[in-house]
Amino acid sequence: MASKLLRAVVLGPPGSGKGTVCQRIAESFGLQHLSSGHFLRENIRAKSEVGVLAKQYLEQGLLVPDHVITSVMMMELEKKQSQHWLLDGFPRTLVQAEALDRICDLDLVINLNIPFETLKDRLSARWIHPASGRVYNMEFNPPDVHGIDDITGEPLIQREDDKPDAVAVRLRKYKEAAKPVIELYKSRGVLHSFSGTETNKIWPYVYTLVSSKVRPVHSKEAN
Ligand SMILES: Nc1nc2c(ncn2[C@@H]2O[C@H](COP(=O)(O)OP(=O)(O)O)[C@@H](O)[C@H]2O)c(=O)[nH]1
Ligand SMILES: Nc1ncnc2c1ncn2[C@@H]1O[C@H](COP(=O)(O)OP(=O)(O)O)[C@@H](O)[C@H]1O
Repeated sequence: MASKLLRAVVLGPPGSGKGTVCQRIAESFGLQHLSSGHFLRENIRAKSEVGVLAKQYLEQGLLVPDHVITSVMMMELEKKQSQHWLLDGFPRTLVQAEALDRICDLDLVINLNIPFETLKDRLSARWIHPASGRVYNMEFNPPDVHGIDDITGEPLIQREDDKPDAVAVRLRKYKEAAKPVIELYKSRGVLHSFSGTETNKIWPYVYTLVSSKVRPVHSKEAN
């Protein structure tokens, strides 16, 4: 078992289950889950300079400029230098992948391949707790009480960019931006792709793959 710190990325279109899979990996292997979308939404809530700039892009389902998200992520990664980490939603373009290259060598890239129709259905049923980034789905993992976060009791919201018009733009944009990133990681031999319509069926394969790199926190596989 390698003792070096794990540097991993999860790629996939909106709704492919990146957040869900990252959450499970983080819990099972005790590593840091860093979501670019969550950092941006936190900045928007806090009305920070980055947040004010990013808001218009998120609302329209567009990618925020590379230099903006790259500087946000580099700052977060600097704080986590001594921990295993897993990136969710970054890099999304070749320029971002090149920026990441300058600070680390990736050990593992997990690519989630989920059919378009499945993505649309999942996103229309996604609800989030904005403060924590906890994600629910009215069919897959509903909250105990409709519209309420299980942990804090606070209200859940639907993301503006999960509305059908923004979803269509996001899915289209994802394909063109992600293609060269996927090709880059494939050519390096670090890309592992998983296809299917159910996270629970993909998860055991992802778990086995990550186990080959980091020791699980618990001895038994978490579901
Ligand atoms: N029906 C269904 N929903 C899922 C499945 N996996 C994840 N979800 C839900 O689909 C939505 C998108 O998943 P998420 O992890 O947020 O995807 P991301 O946009 O790639 O980070 C969320 O509401 C999840 O709870 C699944 O296998 N089936
Ligand atoms: N790496 C990134 N580059 C550019 N924009 C980003 C990046 N990560 C997140 N965003 C912005 O935040 C939005 C939400 O991202 P995210 O939470 O990862 O959602 P999803 O996984 O559903 O696409 C994106 O549509 C985009 O506007």
